Amino acid sequence: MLGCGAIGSLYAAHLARLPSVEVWAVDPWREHVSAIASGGLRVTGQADFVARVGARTDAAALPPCAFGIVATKALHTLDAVRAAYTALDGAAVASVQNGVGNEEQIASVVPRVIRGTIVTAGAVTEPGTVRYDAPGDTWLGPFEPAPARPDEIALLARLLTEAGLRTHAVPDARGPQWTKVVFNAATSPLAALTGLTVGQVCTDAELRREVDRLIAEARSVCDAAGIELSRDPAESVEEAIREAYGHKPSMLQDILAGRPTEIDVLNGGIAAEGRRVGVPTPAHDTMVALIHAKERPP
Ligand SMILES: NC(=O)C1=CN([C@@H]2O[C@H](COP(=O)(O)OP(=O)(O)OC[C@H]3O[C@@H](n4cnc5c(N)ncnc54)[C@H](OP(=O)(O)O)[C@@H]3O)[C@@H](O)[C@H]2O)C=CC1
Ligand SMILES: CC(C)(CO)C(=O)C(=O)O
Repeated sequence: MLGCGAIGSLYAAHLARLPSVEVWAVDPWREHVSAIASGGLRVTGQADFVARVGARTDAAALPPCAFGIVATKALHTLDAVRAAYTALDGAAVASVQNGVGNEEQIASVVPRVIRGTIVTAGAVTEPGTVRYDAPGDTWLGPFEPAPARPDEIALLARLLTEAGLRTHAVPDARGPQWTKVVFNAATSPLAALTGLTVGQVCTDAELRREVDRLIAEARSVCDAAGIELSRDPAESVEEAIREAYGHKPSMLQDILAGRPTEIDVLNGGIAAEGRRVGVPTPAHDTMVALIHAKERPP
């Protein structure tokens, strides 16, 4: 597991419960890694258990692995995979990150890549502990230019499902990925700007108009680009209200922690695709500008 923050911790802890799977995680946060090494990785919230995970701050200390799962923020994808190259030499490597472009970066280092999308939500609450905010499906499929083998994708999907994280192996994972990108781009910046949870953003009448405007604009881009969404993003909004009302989106977690956000691979990714196909994206451009301003220290 490359990156053992909210999502890396949730996926590492679940997988480590399987007797047939040995899980190693790498993360630069020393206190978190020490807490995992000494007391295990604790999951609270939607589940309650402690898992044994091998944790390291140095990727060079990882043993050779059959799979890699990248769960850093997009900004750190390339560094994380490069540093773990020796361990991942023979591995199929999956991204479970938000946004576009992570798989391309992974494929610049390793030959077999899995395009992954997750709806699971969580947050690290203290070193060694992750709060599981909302369950959600995971989709895994080949990254077309440098695909992992179908049997590898099926095995990882089966292991995650057995571990309690329902996962679908699909022949084409672009639809689920873009559906999630549209949903994130329509909700996460509004949460990051207002400090509201995803459920609060989606149920506030004025903000919901902005959510709908961002979805409509993104859909125009997808239509022009020939990107087929796997479902109506409005359904994702309803699901988030039901399943993840109190969750602070990872973009809000970044703003609260003073970290850069993934705005450039979410709204910025939609805007870039819009430019490519000649569809203007003023609402997404505004979100990019506002979040960049918010990222800058006052
Ligand atoms: N949180 C959530 O509920 C959800 C998140 N996602 C997506 O999942 C991905 C991970 O998000 P999340 O878990 O929230 O992020 P976090 O910030 O909680 O965790 C990312 C971790 O990666 C670490 N890291 C940074 N650089 C490296 C590196 N070179 N090697 C290894 N680890 C590194 C970070 O350390 P440091 O902080 O020191 O940089 C941090 O601990 C993102 O793409 C996000 O959008 C998707 C669905 C839901
Ligand atoms: C869980 C979810 C969908 C919430 O917006 C997310 O992707 C995030 O936190 O970044």
